Amino acid sequence: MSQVSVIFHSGYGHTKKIAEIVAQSAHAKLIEINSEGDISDTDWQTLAESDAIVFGTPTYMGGPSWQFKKFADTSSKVWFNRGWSNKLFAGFSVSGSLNGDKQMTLSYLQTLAAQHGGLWISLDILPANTLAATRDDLNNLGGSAGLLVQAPSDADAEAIPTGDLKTAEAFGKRINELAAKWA
Ligand SMILES: Cc1cc2nc3c(=O)[nH]c(=O)nc-3n(C[C@H](O)[C@H](O)[C@H](O)COP(=O)(O)O)c2cc1C
Repeated sequence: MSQVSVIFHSGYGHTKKIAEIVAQSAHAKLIEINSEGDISDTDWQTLAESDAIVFGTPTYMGGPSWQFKKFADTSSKVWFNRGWSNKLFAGFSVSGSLNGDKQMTLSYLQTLAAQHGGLWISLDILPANTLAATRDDLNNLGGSAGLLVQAPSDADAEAIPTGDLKTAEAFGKRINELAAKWA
């Protein structure tokens, strides 16, 4: 039996909604980084016991939130002992704009996984980019390195387009299947 953890920060609830969908679909434990950028000792233990770790953060000013970065910097203690070596990793980011420089955030998450000696799980869903494509389609934002989500900046998480929610669900399923193979 594999164990997956989704660790995320969310300032205003949008990333939290996506984290919940990914976690439910991946049968994962959900760990929220608090507003001070901290998680509990129990949470660190949960991460240590996980076969796959999924990183989630909003894109703020073209990168992860400072709270997520504080968590990442704190993980240097684990890094030093190679505690997460050979685990699976995946990532997602939510931003206000369709593009919004989310790729910068995903690249950061991928690099963080590589620093820890992990193996990165891609999205593996063809992009919906034809004339007929809509925001209700799977992977309509055309991601590949991870899950991209856009949340209108003047609305709460309920306004996140259906296609992005469906993509989050599919990504969680993929993570669960790969973790089961890897464990
Ligand atoms: C400080 C700050 C910086 C932001 N920077 C970006 C950005 O670089 N690109 C973008 O598209 N949206 C940006 N946004 C919008 C957020 O990414 C968007 O509202 C997102 O849904 C917030 O997720 P959350 O509710 O989980 O915090 C920014 C928002 C804040 C508060």
